[in-house]
Amino acid sequence: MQLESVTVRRMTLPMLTPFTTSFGTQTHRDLLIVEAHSGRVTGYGECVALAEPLYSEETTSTCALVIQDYILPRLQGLEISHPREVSAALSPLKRNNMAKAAVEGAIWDLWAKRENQSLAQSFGGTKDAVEVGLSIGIKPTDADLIDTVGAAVDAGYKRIKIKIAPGRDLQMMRAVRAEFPDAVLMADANSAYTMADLELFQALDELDLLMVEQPLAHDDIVDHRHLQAAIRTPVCLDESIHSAEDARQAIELGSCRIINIKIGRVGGIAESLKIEQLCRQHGIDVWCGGMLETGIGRAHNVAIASLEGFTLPGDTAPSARYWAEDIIEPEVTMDDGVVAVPTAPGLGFSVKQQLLDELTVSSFSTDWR
Ligand SMILES: O=C(O)CCC(=O)C1=CC=C[C@@H](O)[C@@H]1C(=O)O
Ligand SMILES: [Mg+2]
Repeated sequence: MQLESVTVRRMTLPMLTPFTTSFGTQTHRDLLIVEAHSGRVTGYGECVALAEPLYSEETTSTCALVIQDYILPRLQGLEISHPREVSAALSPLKRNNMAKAAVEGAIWDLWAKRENQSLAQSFGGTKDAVEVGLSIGIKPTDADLIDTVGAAVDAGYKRIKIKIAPGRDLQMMRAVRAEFPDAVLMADANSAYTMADLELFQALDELDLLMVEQPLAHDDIVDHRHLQAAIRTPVCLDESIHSAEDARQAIELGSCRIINIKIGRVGGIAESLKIEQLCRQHGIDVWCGGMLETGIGRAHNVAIASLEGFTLPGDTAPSARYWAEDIIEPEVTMDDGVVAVPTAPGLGFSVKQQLLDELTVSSFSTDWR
């Protein structure tokens, strides 16, 4: 197939509740939706970069520029027999993974729809449903956090992820564990610590956490090796892993026992599949991380989480966790802690085109017909 046109929409959605991590607070998502058209079929992808370069070096603005000026020109006229070919075509472009992933994801959805396959089927997903975890931002007080964890446990989430930061860590986690002795808990530090905090992580060992996510620098693999060797709690890498090669090095060094795959962070579905296979071969647990996506990105995440190697609950919370109204229908919903994997072609959800139009702040299109 050849792409006939691509539309990139920039939109801003207010989040239902602010989301605070060790590097800042999100109250809105300023994001891009990519529509890839061929014949009468449209595929959708979502660019998960934040508005500011706080999680990685990419931002919504840099992704818009890279997609328009560098990615799309390389796809004009390209005969695509399988969406795996897109990442190869874009490989000369260094990094800019979230920009690449947004376009590759739209093409993968387009191809699956034309093949009359669900997105999950198109890359070998086998699960009918995926287990859902909840990611809770840093709350003003421990009491607020305990209330939020209690509501999450009552709602049936299979795993509760709690953001930590210097000053809001050991005592806070001890209070949560005391209140919820049997809950599956994990901590996400978003790179807020260094090896000087080793004693803190050794103390966290007493809390029987499922993992501690990205404790050290966002671009580190070596120090994580030394930390993992010194603590019982499994280290999970998020920001440090940008490719299958990063994953190989982290596994070879013993820098982690768990990897959080985010399709956008690693450059797309094809790279995600490589990492999932590598982790499966080396006994590394994997789960699908979230980037506060709309239903389009969420649908991609649910599909990738249906792969066998995704062994732990992912950040694939229902639409209603983040949005007053999602841009897909039906919305992503959770039942007894799981989200069903759609079997309809492509994403398996319809996109609310009128709402998309209303929310679009700016857009650009290429027409190659
Ligand atoms: O999307 C979700 O449900 C979880 C989002 C989440 O935890 C994160 C989103 C974006 C950056 C980080 O703050 C954080 C993460 O590190 O996973
Ligand atoms: Mg994380």
